[in-house]
Amino acid sequence: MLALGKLLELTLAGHEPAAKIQLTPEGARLRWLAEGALEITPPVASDSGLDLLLSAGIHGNETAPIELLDRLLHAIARGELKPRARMLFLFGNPLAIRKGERYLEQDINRLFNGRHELQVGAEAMRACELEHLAAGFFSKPGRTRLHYDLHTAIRASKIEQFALYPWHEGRVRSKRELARLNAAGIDAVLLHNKSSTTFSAYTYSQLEAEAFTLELGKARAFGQNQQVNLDRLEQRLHCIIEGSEPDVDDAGLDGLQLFAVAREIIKHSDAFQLHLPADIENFSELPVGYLLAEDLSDTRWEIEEQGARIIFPNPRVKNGLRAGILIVPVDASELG
Ligand SMILES: O=C(O)CCC(=O)N[C@@H](CCC(=O)O)C(=O)O
Ligand SMILES: [Zn+2]
Repeated sequence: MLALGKLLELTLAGHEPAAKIQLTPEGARLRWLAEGALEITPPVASDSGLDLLLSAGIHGNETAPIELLDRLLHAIARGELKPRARMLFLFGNPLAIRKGERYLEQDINRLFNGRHELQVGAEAMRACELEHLAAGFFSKPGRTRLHYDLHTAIRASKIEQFALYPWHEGRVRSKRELARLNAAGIDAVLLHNKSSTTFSAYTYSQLEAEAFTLELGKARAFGQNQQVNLDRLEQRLHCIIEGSEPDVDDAGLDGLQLFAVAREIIKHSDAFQLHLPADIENFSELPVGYLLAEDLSDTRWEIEEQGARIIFPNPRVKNGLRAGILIVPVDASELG
């Protein structure tokens, strides 16, 4: 196997490879760009015209997606998977991955879309570097741009595998991309309704990629991801990479559940209290009238929306950050 296929090993060890460029026997070029960053260029004659960015480890303890990218890279470096797409593999937060932590000082997924410029520290610098790597990768005109930022969630979920679709003024949601996700085993998509500071929001709004955060199960340590079944996503990625994907069309949305953000719950102070059981699952329904949270100055978050559900409830985030999202079901007409 080509040594650059061992990007995860290099990243875990903090090693810079001596040889930065290697070729597979079929002529695909692997190029190490920076820590945790590898570009793959297919031979010109077989290039499908797709630029595919796959990132994982933006949160360092979310290891199942890191293992998935590692398997894909090994397959490419062994010549078993023959890329026809240009690709960029990124392991987002190497420092946190090495420690098995979500982040060290700052959550990188709150530092994109330029927010890193207002911060100091290693994670702000890494967010800046990731933006540059993604911008360089998606700079070629006339190509199709797709970014999947792969995550796992802190808690269990009533819907195990779901996607979050960023928002940008004037952009129309792609039904074809939703059908593709459906075919990849994603059961639900949450439509954001404002800009944000996540990696997928950056590539969607600034780099004109189709971009999604994918939540693929519950976060566990390396080697303990047997319960996270990534088979359908992995098969679909093989097809996308090899340019052999069965047709997906707008009609393929059957069974895909859609939700929209109703409200983001922001923690303003140390007095913030979230009134939910510690083991509540993502997508749990909350009845109208339920007192969800309280904060300073008599701030009360009471459920007003019919069919509201909670995702990512987390009272331990830093003040000023999102401590949960209230979502409501919507139908496909909301896609525009
Ligand atoms: O499980 C949790 O509480 C958080 C899971 C997580 O990291 N989710 C992403 C979602 C990003 C998005 O909104 O696209 C995050 O919060 O960064
Ligand atoms: Zn995450």
